[in-house]
Amino acid sequence: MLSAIVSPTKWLSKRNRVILCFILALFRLCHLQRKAFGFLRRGERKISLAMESTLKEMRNGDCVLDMNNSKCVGGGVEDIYGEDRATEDQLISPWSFSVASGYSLLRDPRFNKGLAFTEVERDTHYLRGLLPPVVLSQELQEKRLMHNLRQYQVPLQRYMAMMDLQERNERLFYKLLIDNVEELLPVVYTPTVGEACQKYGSIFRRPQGLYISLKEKGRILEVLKNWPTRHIEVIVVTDGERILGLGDLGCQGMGIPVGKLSLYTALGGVRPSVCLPVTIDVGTNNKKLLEDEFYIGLRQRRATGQEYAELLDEFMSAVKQNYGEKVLVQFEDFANHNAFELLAKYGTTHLVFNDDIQGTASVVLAGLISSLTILGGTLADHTFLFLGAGEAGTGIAELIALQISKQTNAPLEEARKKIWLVDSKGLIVSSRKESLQHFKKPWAHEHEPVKELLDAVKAIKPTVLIGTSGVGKTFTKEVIEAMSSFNKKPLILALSNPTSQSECTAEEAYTWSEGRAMFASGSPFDPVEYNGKVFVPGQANNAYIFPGFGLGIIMSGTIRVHDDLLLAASEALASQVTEENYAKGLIYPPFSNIRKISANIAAKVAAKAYELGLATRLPRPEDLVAYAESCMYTPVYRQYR
Ligand SMILES: O=C([O-])CC(=O)C(=O)O
Ligand SMILES: [Mg+2]
Repeated sequence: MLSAIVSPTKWLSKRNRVILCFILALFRLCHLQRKAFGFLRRGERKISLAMESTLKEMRNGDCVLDMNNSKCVGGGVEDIYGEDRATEDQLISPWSFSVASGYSLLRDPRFNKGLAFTEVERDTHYLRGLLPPVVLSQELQEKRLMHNLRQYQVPLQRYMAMMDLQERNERLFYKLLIDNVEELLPVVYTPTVGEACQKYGSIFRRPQGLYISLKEKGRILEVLKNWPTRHIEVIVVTDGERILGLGDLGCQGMGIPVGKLSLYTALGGVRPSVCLPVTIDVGTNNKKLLEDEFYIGLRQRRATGQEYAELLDEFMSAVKQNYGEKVLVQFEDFANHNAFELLAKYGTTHLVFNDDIQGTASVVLAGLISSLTILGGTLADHTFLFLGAGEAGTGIAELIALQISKQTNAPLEEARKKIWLVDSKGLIVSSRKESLQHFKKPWAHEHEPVKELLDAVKAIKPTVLIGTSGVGKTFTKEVIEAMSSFNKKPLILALSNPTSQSECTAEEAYTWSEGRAMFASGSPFDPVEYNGKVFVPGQANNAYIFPGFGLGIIMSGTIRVHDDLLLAASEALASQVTEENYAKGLIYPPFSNIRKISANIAAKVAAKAYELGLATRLPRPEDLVAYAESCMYTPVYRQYR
């Protein structure tokens, strides 16, 4: 009798045993959850229950699923977890995901709405008394902040105010950036971000992004797990060795991945929660920083060779292990020698993209394609001269050559002959071949040696002059005058960043060419009045490309970057320049329309990826533009239950 009671097999039918096991499993699950939330306060537990009850309205895959019309939407009614809901393994790992309420909710930038919390939310989420009585709309908050921002005369103060906002109220930050993109791009991006990196130690408040230094060698996977979100789709990583045209800024280069990723979100609609800025700190050779008492990085000279390679290798492996195959890793502002090597090394095993080589190339090619509408002829009819033969210069040159060779069916070597490069030692010519770095060798054409840019301009007679040297003031009056002497409309692209490193200013280009130059630059310039006519300079910055390019890759589940995807992005961008833009002298569409532009770029990139068999997200959406738009993050506040 006793044994019948203690042995369930005796008194439970098979069916009831299954039910019992199920109930026990349920208890176990609840227990684990309670454990994970055990340290939370009453309100926080309540929110997690609210989350469970609204699960059906939550994200499906990458988007928030709107049950009424079954399409992806951003915003809408959400629980407090919103898009960053923890996965089961996070709940039980030592890196537990916690939910904010009350005081901590106001201090979590991902969920904070400040004075816009409604009366109901203030009650439900324990905010009573923690806020003054007024309830403001997001629009009014935006108006107030823009007003405050405009009071600052110093650009760096505006940058700091924007970073504070990003760290305080993420959705409001993106609302400001999206609605005022032309005004705020120069604040969170070039040129101000350059100055911010130079002074990053002095202005440091809250850490942004993930710092991986030599101290973390052997523990990088662990470091990745310290980041609060597990699901990452884009990483922008720098080692700080060539920040814009400002050189080695070491660990303080972090401003760049942070800035680039805020553009991924604002311009390309990639959700902020899936973006991860990373700075790899292997030291710096910048003497001034090493002696700066406020420097935030490792105080040592740069590690090179095997030590450097091993750290990068550990990082790339850890990224794949933690986030899977489909995370896009964007290399940014590495020095030439590492930039080319990393792209070649990881290009076949990882989803990698070098913004300075490939993104800049794609944006410049777009500008060249669009300028043909005014200049006439085909790309092959033009002659190109570069000042600067690093990652940007040779990257652009190679993509132009690829496009010419596709259009003319000529071999790539033949197409390259239309393109000439000048580096610090003069024109790259065949007699220099032996001593050239490998990425310069394809450009060593037959020509007698020429030392100076001006002489190279006179000898080659280019129709297009492109500056990628990172050295400012190098397109002198004589150079622009020479370009104007044999071209009716010389195309001048001064691409180096920030503004201080620009090869010439917009005003110089228009004035010295007597109003005939077509001009675009990497950093923004204001419109210029010359001889009673207003010229609007375009901004040939990779910010036109990488946000839409990345969105296209992510939404199609593309597994490798291919040159044809870059060409597709260039054509998509060029096709969006309107008659009205041309009339103002623009060869790029204005940034004010960038989200639409990015959606179109994303669609064309994804279409090409499907065509090449690189896209894994199936079935292929029929209308890729509509799909891209439906996936884009919008920063309107969500209502919390
Ligand atoms: O960040 C920018 O403005 C463009 C860029 O990639 C660079 O100059 O390195
Ligand atoms: Mg860059």
